[in-house]
Amino acid sequence: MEFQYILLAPVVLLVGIIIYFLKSKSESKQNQQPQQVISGEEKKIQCQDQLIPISIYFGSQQGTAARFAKQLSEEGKEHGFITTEIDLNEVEFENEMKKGKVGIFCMATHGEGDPTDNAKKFISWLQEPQPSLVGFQFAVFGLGNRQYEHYNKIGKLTNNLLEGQKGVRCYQYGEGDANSTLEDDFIDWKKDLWNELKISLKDLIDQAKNCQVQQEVQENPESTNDNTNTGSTFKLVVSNSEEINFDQALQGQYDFQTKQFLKAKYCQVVSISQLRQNQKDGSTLQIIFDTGREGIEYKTAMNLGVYPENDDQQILEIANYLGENLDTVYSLELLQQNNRAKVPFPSPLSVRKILKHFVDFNGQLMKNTLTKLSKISSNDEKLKNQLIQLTTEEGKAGFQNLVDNMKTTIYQLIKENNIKLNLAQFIELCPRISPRLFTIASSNLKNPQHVEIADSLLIDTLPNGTEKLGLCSQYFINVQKKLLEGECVRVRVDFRESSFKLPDDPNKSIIMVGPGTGIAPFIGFLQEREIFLQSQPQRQNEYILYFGCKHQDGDFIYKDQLREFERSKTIDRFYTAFSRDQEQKCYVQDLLKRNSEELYNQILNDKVVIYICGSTSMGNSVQNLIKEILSTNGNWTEHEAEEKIQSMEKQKLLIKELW
Ligand SMILES: Cc1cc2nc3c(=O)[nH]c(=O)nc-3n(C[C@H](O)[C@H](O)[C@H](O)COP(=O)(O)O)c2cc1C
Repeated sequence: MEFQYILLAPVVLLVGIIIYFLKSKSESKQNQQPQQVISGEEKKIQCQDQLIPISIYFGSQQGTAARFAKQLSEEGKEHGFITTEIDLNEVEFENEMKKGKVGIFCMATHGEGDPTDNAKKFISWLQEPQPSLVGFQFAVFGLGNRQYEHYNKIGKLTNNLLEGQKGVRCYQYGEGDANSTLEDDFIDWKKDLWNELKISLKDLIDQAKNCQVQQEVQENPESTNDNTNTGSTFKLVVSNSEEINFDQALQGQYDFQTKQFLKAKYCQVVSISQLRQNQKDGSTLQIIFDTGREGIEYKTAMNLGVYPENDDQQILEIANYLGENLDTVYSLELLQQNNRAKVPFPSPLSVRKILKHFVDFNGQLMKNTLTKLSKISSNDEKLKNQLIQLTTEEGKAGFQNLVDNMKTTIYQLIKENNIKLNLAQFIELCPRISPRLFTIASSNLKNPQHVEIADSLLIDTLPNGTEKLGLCSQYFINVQKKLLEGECVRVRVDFRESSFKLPDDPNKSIIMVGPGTGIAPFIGFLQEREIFLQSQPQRQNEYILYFGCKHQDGDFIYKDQLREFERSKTIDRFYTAFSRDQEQKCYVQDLLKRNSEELYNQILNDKVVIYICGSTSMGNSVQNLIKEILSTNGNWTEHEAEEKIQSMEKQKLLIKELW
């Protein structure tokens, strides 16, 4: 008997091992491929709890909110959701935002507490009663900047309106401050997002268990899942075709900024010249564009978006690093079939143009970029850990040093660490180039053919003493060199509405407060008044200008033009503050304070429109001064003064454009 058992033991052991092996193999297979969509009988096994669609909507002006939405979309897929990032301008709200649907909103605030251009329609729609929103599940993250009076107004408004319309919040509201901690605030907010969604969306998930969603996925390739978060969602295939013409490329589905770029137009540059008397404290360029040639119409004090190009020398260096030839023309092919997938550039396109127009490799480093890079460099354990460490709490100081002091760019980080990646990965890693916004410094009445802007060059000094120019500053300097060499240069631009408009009532006086490049819109206003006074010399109102800079013989931009306006009485009163020309510093606020009694009476009787243009800190000081004047000269309480300011803003008697 004992002998028989001894004989059976190895057989039992062998069978056990085989069963264990088969079982663990099948389990690990399931773990590896949880969301693959297949047909027939197997479909039931594939039903995953989280497999429900989530739309990630964004309201973005310069691309940050669009970038955050993309990041959420990538992460959502890793967590098994079917996520798509969507420009709010491309949405049929009633169809998409209703019971049974889930939306996450990344909402930036612009102007003075205004929605971004692509979210304007949505916010208006949301302010009307919308029965479809009952039961719609939502979460909101707001992007703002604490320096602005209406901090994150649109994020908060979106959250409150969706709730007020009986939407169901499925994750807490969050917001971030672009003045300091925006990305950290975002990381903090989304820490528990996906796990909490799996709980709060349980009802929808239970419905999905019936595999209905699964069928939708199969029938509708739009929702096809894509797990490619570290590498590329597209591939580049060498093409023998001609490069695409940008003007014919508008039809495709593009990344947010690429779409803006393609809608913009090329405009020839007439001249670039220096506006300062000397460049000891910096440089301000006057750039004049020929709009007449392109048949473009604009209005005084509108905003001009400029799409800067990367530097040719740097493009060549990067192409070499990536092992690419600048003249190679590529077609872009999506790796997954997804009707809503966005592409970063129109194709076929040469490496030169891809790198020149669509890849912001000098952009500010973000923690998300480091996380992605760590995945790409997974073969180098040491580097991978270093990169990850920089994204953690312990690595905070190191990360700040890299970004704030060293101004390390994405390309520098890649090169210094000898990280190997291909062109497609590089494109996916870098953000798109955002337009730089300027207030137009010319009047369409005076010169409908030309548009003028003033650009104060952005120059960072690195710890080793070298100076580093911002992308747009470098671009304009390159354009200036080309013009001097006799080249014809065209720059891609678009025109945007601004809040600066002259009052309809010709009897209303205006006070213009515009130190530094904040003077730009007032040059246009004054050109317009000059024309008006020629036909109607009888004055019904006053134009009062407050300008400030450091030195009257250094950075007094538009000096001759402004003195001429003063001489011709186009400006009735012109107050100047040269902060460093005397021992005691003096700013526009100090000049306004000296005239506080007059200002109080003008405000009290709603006799003036006050325009403030320039830095947020200057704008806030001027606004605080107005409150102070109301309290001191009229004994208003703080609350009353605050209410008066709000009512002035509503009635467009106080208009600000701050940056
Ligand atoms: C011209 C301008 C106006 C802005 N106005 C506000 C504002 O009123 N309130 C606020 O909280 N943030 C304001 N911001 C900050 C933006 O909301 C913040 O920078 C955000 O990250 C931009 O996102 P985007 O790149 O997607 O447009 C303003 C930024 C700019 C450039």
